[in-house]
Amino acid sequence: VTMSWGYEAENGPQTWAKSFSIADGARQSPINIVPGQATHDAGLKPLHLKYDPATCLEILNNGHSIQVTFADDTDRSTLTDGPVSGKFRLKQFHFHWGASDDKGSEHTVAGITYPAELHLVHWNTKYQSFGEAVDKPDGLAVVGVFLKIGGKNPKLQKILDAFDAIKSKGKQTSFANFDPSTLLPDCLDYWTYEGSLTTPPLYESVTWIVCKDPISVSSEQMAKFRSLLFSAEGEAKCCMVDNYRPPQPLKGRSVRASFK
Ligand SMILES: NCCOCCOCCNC(=O)c1ccc(S(N)(=O)=O)cc1
Ligand SMILES: [Zn+2]
Repeated sequence: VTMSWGYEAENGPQTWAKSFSIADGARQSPINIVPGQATHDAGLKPLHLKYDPATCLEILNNGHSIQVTFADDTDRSTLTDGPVSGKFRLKQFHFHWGASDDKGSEHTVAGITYPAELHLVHWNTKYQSFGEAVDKPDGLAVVGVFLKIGGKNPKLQKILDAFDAIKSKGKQTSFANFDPSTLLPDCLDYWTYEGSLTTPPLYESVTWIVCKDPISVSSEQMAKFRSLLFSAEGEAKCCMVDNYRPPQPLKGRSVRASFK
């Protein structure tokens, strides 16, 4: 039986290059962001994120993360400006997190890890669909937001409250009227660089937009993330934790900062 990729020793990030040779490519993600080596680019525009809660469809456990998916048949939820040209539509958001508060983010900042990282995935409407855009060099734009241990984040609670219905792989449930802009930090200063999907197929199709400021999450809320399962109902239970890829070589890429 062919193995599917995951985050365990036998199918995790260190094994992905066997099936996905681009894993050792020139623009892989995530990376360690070194603020002192980022170039401030005064030409970078502020991010313009416009999200319509009515486009929120459902929340699902896909066996790698939990994902909230959006209707992307219109321009109701979009990303424009920032480092990108054109209009990108929101397709989904998901998270990566650790087994403990000392790890879990994919990007790191001067070697610092966060307990979790939110990814808001958008596709370039110069293409006909997400599926068309997903493997093009300018196909996707992903906004990354770090989660930092602090006070309880009330904006996360609606997502966490849905977890009991999607505990195991393959479960999904309707999820309506959620506004993802409530998950963004007040300040949208960002670093940007050209990278890839951080999970197989690892396509080098992502303009990464990583927010400098984190949002808060409490330790109790992190424990709720860790109660999810990689495994499907009826399979041996396997906690969904450490679903992050470690930083990859920069290979000469430059990282730009939208702020001084
Ligand atoms: N396996 C070949 C067929 O591939 C079809 C397209 O699959 C893409 C599925 N993956 C994604 O959409 C996807 C989207 C975002 C991120 S991430 N973590 O980089 O934000 C990782 C993955
Ligand atoms: Zn991700």
